[in-house]
Amino acid sequence: MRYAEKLQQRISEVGSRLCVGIDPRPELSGGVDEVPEFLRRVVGETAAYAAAFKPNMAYFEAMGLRGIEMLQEMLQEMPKEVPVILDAKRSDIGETQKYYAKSYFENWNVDAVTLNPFLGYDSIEPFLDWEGKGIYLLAVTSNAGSADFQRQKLADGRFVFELVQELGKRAISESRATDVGYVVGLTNASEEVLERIADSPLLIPGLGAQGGDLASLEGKKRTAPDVVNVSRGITYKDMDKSFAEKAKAWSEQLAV
Ligand SMILES: O=c1ccn([C@@H]2O[C@H](COP(=O)(O)O)[C@@H](O)[C@H]2O)c(=O)[nH]1
Repeated sequence: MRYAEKLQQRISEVGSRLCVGIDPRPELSGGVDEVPEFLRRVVGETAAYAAAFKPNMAYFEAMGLRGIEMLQEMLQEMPKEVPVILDAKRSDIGETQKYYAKSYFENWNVDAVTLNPFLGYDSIEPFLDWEGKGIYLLAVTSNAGSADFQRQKLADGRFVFELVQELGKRAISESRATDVGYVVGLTNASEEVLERIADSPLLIPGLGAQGGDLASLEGKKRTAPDVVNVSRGITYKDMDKSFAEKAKAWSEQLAV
C-alpha cells in the first residue's frame, strides 16, 4: 500500500485530519527523566484521535543521546495503525541523503519524513524508491521568513514554492514508489498560495500556538490526504485538561 493510501485510510478511520505533534520540552515536563512517561501518556491518550503523529527531531536531539534513545523507544511502542511523520527537515548532497533515508525509513521505519528541498532533485532522490513511504518538501513554511524565499516571485511569474512542486511532479512522472507531499503552514495559507498548491498530501502546521486559522482551508476542492498538525496546543496548553480531551477537541475541529 502506498503512503498516501495508508494515511487516507487512517483519516477515514478516525474521521479527522488531526496530526498530533510530539515536541517534548523537559523544562515543562518535570525534567529529562520524566520525558519517557510524558511521551507514553501523550501517545496513549491521543492515538484514538490521531490521523498521524509528528515527532520533531530537534526536541529529541536537544536531550542528547538519551533523547535519541527516547525517540527510538517511542517509535517502537507507537501503534502501528497510526502513520508517523518524522519532522527532520533534512537536506544534503545525495550521497549523504542516502544514509538519512536508510536511517529513517529502514532503521526507524517511520512512514514519512520532512525534507528541505533547497539542494534540488538529486538531494531528494535517495528517498524516492521506498514502497509505502512518503516525504514532505518544505514549500510554504509557517514562519514569517517564508516570505524571504518561498513566496518570492520569479521572472516568469511563478513563486519559488511552485518550483518546489516541480520536484514532486518529476517524481510522479518517473513513477517513483515514494509519495511526495508538501509542508504548507496554516499561517501562510492564503488564497494566492492554496490555489497554486498541488492536490498532493499536505502537512499543515501552525494551528494552535501559532494562531493559524482553519477558515483558510474551507471550500478548497482537495482530494489528497492532508493533515493539520497541533503540537503545543495538545501537549503544553490548558494543563488542567488531559491530552485526550485536547486531542478530541482538535480532532472535532478537523473532522472530515
Ligand atoms: O512550517 C513549519 C514546519 C514545521 N513546523 C513544526 O511543526 C510543529 C508546530 O508546533 P506547534 O507547537 O503546534 O506550533 C513544530 O514541531 C514545528 O517545528 C512548523 O511549525 N512550521
